[in-house]
Amino acid sequence: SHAWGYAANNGPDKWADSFPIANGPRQSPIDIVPGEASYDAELKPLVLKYDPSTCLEILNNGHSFQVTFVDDTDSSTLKDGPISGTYRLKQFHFHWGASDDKGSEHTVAGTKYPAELHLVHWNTKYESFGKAASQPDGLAVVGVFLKIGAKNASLQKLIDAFESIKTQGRQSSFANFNPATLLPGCLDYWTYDGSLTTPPLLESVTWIVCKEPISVSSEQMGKFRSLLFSAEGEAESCMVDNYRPPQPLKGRSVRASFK
Ligand SMILES: CCN[C@H]1CN(CCOC)S(=O)(=O)c2sc(S(N)(=O)=O)cc21
Ligand SMILES: [Zn+2]
Repeated sequence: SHAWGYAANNGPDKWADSFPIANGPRQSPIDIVPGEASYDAELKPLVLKYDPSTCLEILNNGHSFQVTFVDDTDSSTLKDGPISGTYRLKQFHFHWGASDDKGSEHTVAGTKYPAELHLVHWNTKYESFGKAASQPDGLAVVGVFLKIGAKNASLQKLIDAFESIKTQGRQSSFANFNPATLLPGCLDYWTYDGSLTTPPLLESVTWIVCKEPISVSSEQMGKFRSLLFSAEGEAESCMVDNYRPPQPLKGRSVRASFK
């Protein structure tokens, strides 16, 4: 069977063929309806502590581009918020559209943003990322929307590395990048129990979606779209529309950390 992707023949509507959990009870992303989210005064502020020296490399995995981190110590962690314990940063990546009117995975009252950042963390109560990824409380992903506006100097550092990872499978060393520079000023968030938004679609993610977007210029979005899904030597296929649409809520509640 051909590998999964975002095209008509292997995209989100076909994933259930190989990954039946695609129709499970806690799938992601979802449409977040602010008026239906319930404010929970017991939710704590997010505590994100990132160490730029744990930044390892930037790579094109054929689905997105990803920056991976050394995760053998508690140097870069997420604590508090809706979670208990310590979760370590493993990687961050993005999802985006072919045009500025779509691209995010979560939507807000039906509004699509041009892109969405995912910072992936794993629960250190499990011995490894791989073990954690299959546990209901194994992962915590912080989602940040990108909105068209001023050029973003922090995103530009990622974009400047794109020519070395244009095609699937390419990676290059990428040091001393501080992911905290990608966070919005206000860390108000919505949270709900969900899943990976790509195969294997594991239902192991506590989603933490920031209300405030960060800025990206339209020109910078154009550079995201210059990456390729395809490998060197293959027919070129632009890396765009690598987002899964919102999935049924199936009775889940979405909590807000803010009034
Ligand atoms: C392209 C493959 N993407 C996945 C790869 N990993 C899963 C590894 O399964 C054991 S992962 O845990 O790094 C994540 S997080 C994530 S999302 N969009 O929900 O934040 C997708 C993936
Ligand atoms: Zn993602």
